[in-house]
Amino acid sequence: MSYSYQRIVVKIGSNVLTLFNGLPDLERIAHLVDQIAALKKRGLEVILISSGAVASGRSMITIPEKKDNVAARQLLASIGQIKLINTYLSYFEKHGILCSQVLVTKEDFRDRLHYLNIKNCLEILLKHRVVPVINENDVVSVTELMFTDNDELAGLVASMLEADALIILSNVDGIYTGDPNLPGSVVITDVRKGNEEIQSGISISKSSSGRGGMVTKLGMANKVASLGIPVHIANGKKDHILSLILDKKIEHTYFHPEKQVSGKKKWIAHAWESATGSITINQGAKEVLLSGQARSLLPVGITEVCSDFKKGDIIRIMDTSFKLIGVGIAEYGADKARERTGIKGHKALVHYNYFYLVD
Ligand SMILES: Nc1ncnc2c1ncn2[C@@H]1O[C@H](COP(=O)(O)OP(=O)(O)O)[C@@H](O)[C@H]1O
Ligand SMILES: N[C@@H](CCC(=O)OP(=O)(O)O)C(=O)O
Repeated sequence: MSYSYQRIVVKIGSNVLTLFNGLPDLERIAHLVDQIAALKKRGLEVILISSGAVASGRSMITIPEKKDNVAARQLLASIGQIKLINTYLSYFEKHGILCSQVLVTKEDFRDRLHYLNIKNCLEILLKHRVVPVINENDVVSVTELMFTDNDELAGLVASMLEADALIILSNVDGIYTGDPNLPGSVVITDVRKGNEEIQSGISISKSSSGRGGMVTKLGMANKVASLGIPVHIANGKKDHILSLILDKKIEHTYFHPEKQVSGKKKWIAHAWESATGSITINQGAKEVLLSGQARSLLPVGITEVCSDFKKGDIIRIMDTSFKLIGVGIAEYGADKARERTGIKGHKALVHYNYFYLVD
């Protein structure tokens, strides 16, 4: 039996789209587009996260700078992205499908308003049967504005669009028990919450053109699965990989989804690192939040409002030793929270539905 997904996010890594010599693998790109077109015929909505701008640029110009140099990356991506998107455009056109270019930075996901702007943009594209081709805007994404890599971006988009699944295509068959090049290593096919064994197998190595490596794929996949979205990691170099995954006919790594959470909670899970406000809470409040029960954070449990925030901001919730417990959306601002600190009978500062436990 096949997976009955309606909306999927597919992320394709640089190395899937490039040949050993660094030149774009046009046959592979054409074949991936054919597969996406076939899925659209089956009635699926597909959102594509495509790396490959830097790799494409590298095939067009020779520069003396080191590959991690910021200016070099900007130059290569600026040249390469236009080539990449033109390649997609011409291949999708052959199927009578429109594709679009969406370039984003981490900043576009930080506050709720920007986040909803992007979400609305992607929804309108999907409504008009367009395949969004999303990449990080490497030309303006520098240092702290950068995603760890496109796997992080793919996780964000899958959560934002409440996708039925996220498929990560790399140049390996999935996550292996050890270095994929060593003879004893095998693909881990099923990952469930609390699977510790998987972490130890992952080495820090990555492919020649990749950015984050398998470590970020694992972290992102765990997070996305914890928000209720299944994640597949498979080999994009294999022919017909997308239908083989969907029809359960190929071995790869599958992350089982946990219970679905609300759209707002999905946003908090991805955006909390940019939270500004923070509070500390006492032991009783900490136990309540960690109990797993649907209990909100009342101001009686607050011990200190450490930094300012407004109603609607994401705040960090720490214990009295400043250890982070979780994050949540503030129902009112820091001034009111200070007035109510340690006092009974006031409305919750963070509602249970808008609280996210940080591991
Ligand atoms: N345990 C592991 N299982 C699979 N791949 C691993 C593992 N440890 C390290 N890797 C490396 O991670 C690479 C994939 O990550 P990355 O280079 O970022 O790919 P992509 O460009 O597809 O994002 C593989 O080519 C492999 O060399
Ligand atoms: N945005 C960059 C890709 C960065 C990245 O995450 O690459 P990869 O690890 O191959 O998915 C580009 O288009 O070259």
